[in-house]
Amino acid sequence: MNINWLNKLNKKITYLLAVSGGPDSMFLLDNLVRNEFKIIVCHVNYHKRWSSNVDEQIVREYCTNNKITLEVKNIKEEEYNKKQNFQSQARVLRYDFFNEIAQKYQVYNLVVAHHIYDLLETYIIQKQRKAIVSYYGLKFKTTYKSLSVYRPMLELKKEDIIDYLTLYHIKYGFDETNELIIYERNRIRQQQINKLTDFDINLMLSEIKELNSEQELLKDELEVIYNTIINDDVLAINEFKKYEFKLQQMIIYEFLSQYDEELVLSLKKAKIKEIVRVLTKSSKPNITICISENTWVIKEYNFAYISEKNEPKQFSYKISKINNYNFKEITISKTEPTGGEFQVLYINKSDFPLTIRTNNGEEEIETPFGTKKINRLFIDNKIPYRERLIWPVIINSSGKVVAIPKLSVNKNNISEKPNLYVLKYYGII
Ligand SMILES: Nc1ncnc2c1ncn2[C@@H]1O[C@H](COP(=O)(O)OP(=O)(O)OP(=O)(O)O)[C@@H](O)[C@H]1O
Repeated sequence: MNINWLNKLNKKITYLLAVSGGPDSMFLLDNLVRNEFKIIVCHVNYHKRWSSNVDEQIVREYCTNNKITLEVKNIKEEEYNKKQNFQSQARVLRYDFFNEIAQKYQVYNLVVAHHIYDLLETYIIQKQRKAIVSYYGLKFKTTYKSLSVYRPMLELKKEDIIDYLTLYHIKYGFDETNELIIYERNRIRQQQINKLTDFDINLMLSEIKELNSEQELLKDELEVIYNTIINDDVLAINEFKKYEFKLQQMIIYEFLSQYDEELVLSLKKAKIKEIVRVLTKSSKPNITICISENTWVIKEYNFAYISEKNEPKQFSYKISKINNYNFKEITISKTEPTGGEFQVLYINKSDFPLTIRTNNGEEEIETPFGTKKINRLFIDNKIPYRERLIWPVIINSSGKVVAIPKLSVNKNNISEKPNLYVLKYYGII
């Protein structure tokens, strides 16, 4: 067995040890004790299996015999949400407890007992789920809130662990639920991992290594270019198009993560690919891509951004008369919601009362070049989608759109104040 794994830890510092009482963590515990590491043991009793108390007893006995500090957390029935997956809840409860203990002792390094089969299982699951991953397999060091989490046993095989426990007569618990194939991990363990030969394992490990180093290179590259592509939460498509597909996927992954890290973890790779394809291939000027119940990626001409699907704020003002409508130019001041000011020309007396309200996208207006859909005018004038949703129109007494504010955007694709935009009406001009 590879005994160098212990060199990955430092004898000078104190570690919290996550010990379930199962073979892997009892192996970890015994090795650290024998080699005189400074440790504090943490155990969580989920009270979910008939053997839960037996496991706790095994950990207690070991710690008492070896004079090791032990912290135990008992999880009560009401702390579980029945509707959610038990294993992921158990994980959060466990890590939050470790985090509490870290604060109590001011010891922020935690060691867990994952071994090589855990790493391979994780990799197989990542492939099967077609999930987006920033690292394949398991990492030696990760963080959780204020904790640094170490996995020194990632090169060890289960058989070696069991041989050791047998040799030294170390008691360990048996998790009967490991035999249940209702859990994805157990199924993979039984149907795939247990059948792997050394050759298969090595092959898989080099595959993982290769994927991770590829990923690292991309990450380095990404760091350099990210700010040239994404500025103020807006992605510049022309810049984005310059890079190869894999890097584009990482850019999108990062772009979405900056917006909502949890959201991005729930996405499938196919979604990221779809976003890249739409941004680089589609010639349509405006497209929305749904990424969750409430979130969109919106492509507008040469830029893209992420937006909540919230309904835009609707508004409507009635103007029953304007004193001096004989003027060729009438100013209607308004402050909401775009903060602009209309200057409406050539509105007849009979047009009153006027209504200023948000457009519904379907309306038409008469222009010197014939009747046009307002949506078409927006598109022709490159008005960003998020602006369009609140762009006002002026409606006359018979429900016709008689004016819309100026349609133009500045070089940063921000719409200018909706000032003076007049469309010919009634043929007065
Ligand atoms: N009840 C527990 N009490 C203390 N530590 C535990 C407990 N269950 C698991 N651990 C720790 O977590 C390690 C991994 O356990 P397991 O494979 O069941 O969890 P996982 O959810 O796959 O991993 P992780 O929680 O680290 O992502 C164990 O080897 C042990 O170090």
